[in-house]
Amino acid sequence: MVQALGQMRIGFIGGGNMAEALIRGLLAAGAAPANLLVAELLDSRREQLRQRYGVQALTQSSALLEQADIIVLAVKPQAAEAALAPISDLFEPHHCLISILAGVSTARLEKLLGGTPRVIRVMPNTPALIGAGAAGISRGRNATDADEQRACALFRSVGQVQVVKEALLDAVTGLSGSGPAYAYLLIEAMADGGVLEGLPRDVALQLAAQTVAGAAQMVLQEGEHPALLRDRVCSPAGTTIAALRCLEAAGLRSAVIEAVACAAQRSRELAG
Ligand SMILES: NC(=O)C1=CN([C@@H]2O[C@H](COP(=O)(O)OP(=O)(O)OC[C@H]3O[C@@H](n4cnc5c(N)ncnc54)[C@H](O)[C@@H]3O)[C@@H](O)[C@H]2O)C=CC1
Ligand SMILES: O=C(O)[C@@H]1CCC=N1
Repeated sequence: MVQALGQMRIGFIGGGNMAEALIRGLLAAGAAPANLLVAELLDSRREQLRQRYGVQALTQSSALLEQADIIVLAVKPQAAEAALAPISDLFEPHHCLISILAGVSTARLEKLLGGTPRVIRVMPNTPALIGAGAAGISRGRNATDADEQRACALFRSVGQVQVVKEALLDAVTGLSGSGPAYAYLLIEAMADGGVLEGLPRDVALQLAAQTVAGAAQMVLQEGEHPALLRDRVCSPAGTTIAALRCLEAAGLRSAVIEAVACAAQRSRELAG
């Protein structure tokens, strides 16, 4: 049986933006602050995490391994080697490493840890902070079915999870890992358009964000193809089809496809 979230003790190595999003999401989903530990290099960051969330914030990652079975690696890909060096000798068969690093393969992580460590790779995204995350998951060669189920349960508590082949995690990174930034750009640009047409900035921003959120909910809840939903907004000779003509002429669709591909390529480069 998969451990309930409330019983999991989870140690984060690296307490930056994505770790904080996960910590907030997990706490909101029912994790106890005492069961969440973070090893973070920066004093100021440790203090913030302690004060904001009541989690244990430590200087040494080695201390995490005494208290937690699940270790979430949340440093930048370039810092993976330095972050794993102090724990490789302490990593025991009951530990499972969940890496959220873009690009870095399970094979590389296994090699850095040495032996036959249980490793899972996850590519989450920051909306996990409000329980609206989207994550791709893939397991390394020594991880068990139970490890995968536990990782899925963990990330399902803060959003949606898709299990994919490891080779596809770069694609997940380009799409949903980096994707919130594309959506924020769209919201900002739509709000700018509203301001250009005379709306107050705050009203424009609310309308833009709610429109993107509502449109996304329609795709998720109605299960209908976005093209069909889009057609329903387009009245003949109306405003929307005039706007879509502008977006197509400006190459929005191609630009977004290219953006996902560029991010996936960057993820492959980060493999090291
Ligand atoms: N920010 C995002 O939206 C997402 C990030 N990721 C992945 O998450 C990882 C972290 O990204 P961010 O949170 O954005 O970066 P960040 O720079 O905000 O956080 C990294 C943190 O790790 C700390 N750190 C570095 N080396 C350490 C060590 N040896 N021991 C303890 N702490 C250490 C740093 O002081 C920093 O606070 C990256 O590998 C990234 O690919 C994955 C999905 C989404
Ligand atoms: O920008 C990055 O490299 C990370 C990985 C996915 C989202 N943020």
